[in-house]
Amino acid sequence: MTEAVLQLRNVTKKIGGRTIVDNLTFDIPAGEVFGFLGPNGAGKTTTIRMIVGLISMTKGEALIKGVSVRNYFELAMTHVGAIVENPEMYKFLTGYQNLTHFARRHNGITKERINEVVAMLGLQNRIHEKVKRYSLGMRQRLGVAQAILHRPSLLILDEPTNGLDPAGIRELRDYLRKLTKEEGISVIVSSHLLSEMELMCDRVAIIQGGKLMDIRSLQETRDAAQTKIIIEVDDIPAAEQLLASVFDAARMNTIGSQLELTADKEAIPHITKLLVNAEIEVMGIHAVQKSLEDQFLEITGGEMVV
Ligand SMILES: Nc1ncnc2c1ncn2[C@@H]1O[C@H](COP(=O)(O)OP(=O)(O)OP(=O)(O)O)[C@@H](O)[C@H]1O
Repeated sequence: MTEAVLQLRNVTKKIGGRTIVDNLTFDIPAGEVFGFLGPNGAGKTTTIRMIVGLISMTKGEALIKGVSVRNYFELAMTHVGAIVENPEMYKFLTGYQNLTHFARRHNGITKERINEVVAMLGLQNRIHEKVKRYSLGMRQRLGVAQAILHRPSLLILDEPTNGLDPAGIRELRDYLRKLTKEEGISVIVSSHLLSEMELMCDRVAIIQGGKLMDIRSLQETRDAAQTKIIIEVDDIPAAEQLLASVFDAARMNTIGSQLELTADKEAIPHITKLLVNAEIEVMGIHAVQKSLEDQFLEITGGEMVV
């Protein structure tokens, strides 16, 4: 197995006796877009600030490509590109001038590398314009370009979708995908909006009150989304009794004049036949998918902005 790009081990932050980040432990492999998802005040920014060394950890360890942030800070940071606060940018310079300026902070960034990064983020047509004329989405992309000039293994973006419209968010998602593919980079993004994380991430860590509640692969969560079958009949008790002899009663629920059954959509013809044969009149029968939101709300006990 390849070594994780980021390893967090019991990362904890206490401020004034209050635990703000509580024992976070997880790994992020190469090439993954990973989300920190949690309500405002959950501890996302504090965690990111510890990973990039802007604040110290009270306890625990963060390893970037196996290098300890605490013990070998500068070496660990050579593997990181981050936008934690607003990206530092000179509005009266062009995008290109900004990039050449930041390239001087690192050794060995060639003109070819700058051009490569410009193309990767789709900025080539506007790169010689002043940044003050850029849209928020373009500034965001220039910030990402700046952050990856030195070929980091880990890109960290704190709340990158703030202020972006849906088209801007999709654009950002596409560029991040491209970076994971073409540069093999791993990306961490934070957000309090599941709908945005759903667009961008492979996996999300759900953080609440500084604690890791769960880590979910979004694809697996989607695949595992259970189907509920909603049945409307003229005689609920009779239908309940009949279906309980075929389906597990624990998976059945009566809500008002409807019967709810957790089962595959494919069971619908079978259920219909059973009901009709028993002379129970079927007014309606349809399947609904348990949404991602429903599943996440179950994990957080309802406290999640979707
Ligand atoms: N320096 C500090 N002193 C005291 N409390 C702090 C400090 N920094 C953060 N906190 C508190 O820690 C908690 C977590 O804050 P943090 O900014 O990490 O949350 P977040 O998940 O990033 O939320 P948001 O989406 O609002 O930025 C909050 O309750 C915040 O008030």
